[in-house]
Formats: sequence, C-alpha cells, structure tokens
Amino acid sequence: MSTLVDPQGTPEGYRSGFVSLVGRPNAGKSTLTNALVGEKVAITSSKPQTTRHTIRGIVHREDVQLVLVDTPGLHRPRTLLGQRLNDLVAETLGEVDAVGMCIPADESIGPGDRFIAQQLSYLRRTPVIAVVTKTDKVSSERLMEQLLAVTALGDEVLGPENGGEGFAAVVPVSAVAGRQVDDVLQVLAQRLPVGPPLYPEGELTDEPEAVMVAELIREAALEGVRDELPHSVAVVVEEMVPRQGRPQERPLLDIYANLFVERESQKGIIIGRGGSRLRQIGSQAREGISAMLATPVHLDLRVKVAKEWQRDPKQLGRLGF
Ligand SMILES: Nc1nc2c(ncn2[C@@H]2O[C@H](COP(=O)(O)OP(=O)(O)OP(=O)(O)O)[C@@H](O)[C@H]2O)c(=O)[nH]1
Repeated sequence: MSTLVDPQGTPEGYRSGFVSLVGRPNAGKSTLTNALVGEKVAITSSKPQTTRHTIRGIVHREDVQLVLVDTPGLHRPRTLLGQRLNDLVAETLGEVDAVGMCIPADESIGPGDRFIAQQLSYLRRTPVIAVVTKTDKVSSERLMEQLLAVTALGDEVLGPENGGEGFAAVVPVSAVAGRQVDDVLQVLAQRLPVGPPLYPEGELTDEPEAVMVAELIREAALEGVRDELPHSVAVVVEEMVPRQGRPQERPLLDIYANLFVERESQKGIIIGRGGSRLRQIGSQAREGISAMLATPVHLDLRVKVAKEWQRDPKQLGRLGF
C-alpha cells in the first residue's frame, strides 16, 4: 500500500468535498450554514427566500474541509423565476458529495418537505442526510416524534420502492443554541471523499463581494415591509470603486447599486415618504457592507422599475439569475 504524500502536509485520512443544505423556505439552512462556518456568510432573515444566490461557506477543521453550497429554497415552479431556481438547485445538487435536507423540529412535515424529498430521490448516488433543525423550540417528546416522522418520510420517499435506502442519517440540531452542530459536521464529513483541501485556509466564501453586497442591500430593502414585496425586489451592484484622492488612512469605497422592483407602486413603498425609507435602507445596508468589507462605504442607491421581471427571461439574465 502506498502512502499518500502531500507536499502541503495534509494529514492522512483528510477529507474534503461539497455539501448542499436544502429545505423549504425558513427551514434554517442559512442559520445552520453560519453556525457551521462560524461567521456570518449567508444572509438570514425572518422572511422566506432571502437566499437567491448560491453562497458557499467553507468549514475548515483539522481533518476535514467541507464546502457548503447554500442553495435557494426548493419550491414548486410557479413563475419562470421559480423554474430557474429549481434548475439552479438541480445543477448544484448534481455536483455535491452529500446533501443535508433541513426539516424544522417545530413544524409538521408538509407537502413542501415531501416535494423536496421526492426531488432528492432522483439523485441516486448522493447520500441525503436529514437534519432536524430548531430543536431548541420543542420538547424532547416532540423531537422524538419528529425524528420518527422524518425517518418514515425517508423510508417512504427515498426508500427501496424508489431504489434508495431512506435517509443516510437523521441528525437533530439547534444552530441558534449551538447544540449538536458538530454532530452535523461529523455526519456530513463521513460522506466526503478522502483528499486534500479544495480551498486555502482562511477562505470562508468564494462568493464575489458584489453579490454579497447586493444581498445585504436586498435584506435591508425587505426589512419591515413584511409580506408586501419579498418576490419583487432584485439588486444589482453596478460599480464598486475606491474614492480617488482620499488620504491613505481614511479610505472610502463608492458603491453604485440599482434596486429593481416590478411596479411603480412598489417603487413608492421602497422610497417611502420624502425618501425616508430609502435613506433608512441605505444606512442599514451601508452599515452591514462596511462591517463585511472592513472599510467605510458610500452607497449610491437608485430605485428602478423592471416591469414583470420575474417572467421575462431577458430581464432575469440581466439581473444575474
Ligand atoms: N429557535 C431557533 N430558530 C432558528 C434556528 N435556526 C433558524 N432559526 C430561525 O428560523 C428562521 C429561518 O432561518 P433561516 O436560516 O433564514 O432559514 P433558511 O432555510 O435559510 O430560509 P430561506 O432563506 O428562506 O430558504 C430565522 O428567523 C432563524 O432565526 C434554531 O436552531 N433555533
């Protein structure tokens, strides 16, 4: 047997690979990603479907490197945007070494979960691990019932009748209470191939900065408008340039971004009376962006109407979906 000699000194038995967390909106995917990675990389919000883009977080440990691909919530295609999201999910899932399907402990298993499990049954070779999230929200009896119900879902949808063996494992976790986060990591890590790290240590995400900046602006724009706008806002960062002529110790980054809504009336909601809401969005987003990029930022935000953009392929392409 030959010994694997790695010039970088990777320990024997080191594993690395890609994992995708899936689950219906609000299942706790982003929060778990953050708990695993240890820093805020994916955007979380109390409203569903903030994660439009594939944001990767990278977990570095002594014996494993796990690259997390945080996919958008799988849902039934209703609009073209929904269809594209599903294509994106299918594309992403085909390339991963394991899938973690998040199911909240505090909600009964519904048609949404069943739909996702069915989609996963097409993945044949990729192990699917059920992650029962938000365990801090339920009693131990309720948790036990949910673990059994989740196992039953796996046996039914991913079981022998469909050419599978059910969920490869069922793991409970509370990302908020920091309970059993390491167990999730261990179970996922076991499914990764042996091999050297895929990314240099220190890297947490390979998502381009502009996309993360756009996500922060979108998150700020959705704050407080509850159910009025969630599917109708897209943000495109046009330019990020250091301000010329600034003293070295006082840099300033100029960011120009467009916030797209579908209708004129929605523009009014975003802008607010006398522009008050837009100013609030700007300052909240600026704070987050400055913290993320560790530099002072000047944010120039324009609100534009992209009519029916959810249904127009050209617009979607332009907006980067
Ligand atoms: N109590 C508790 N709340 C949690 C936990 N994990 C997530 N949440 C909350 O559940 C909500 C949804 O969590 P997210 O992580 O944004 O869910 P998601 O699956 O990424 O949602 P989408 O982006 O809509 O697909 C947020 O309000 C979280 O704070 C947990 O372990 N315990």
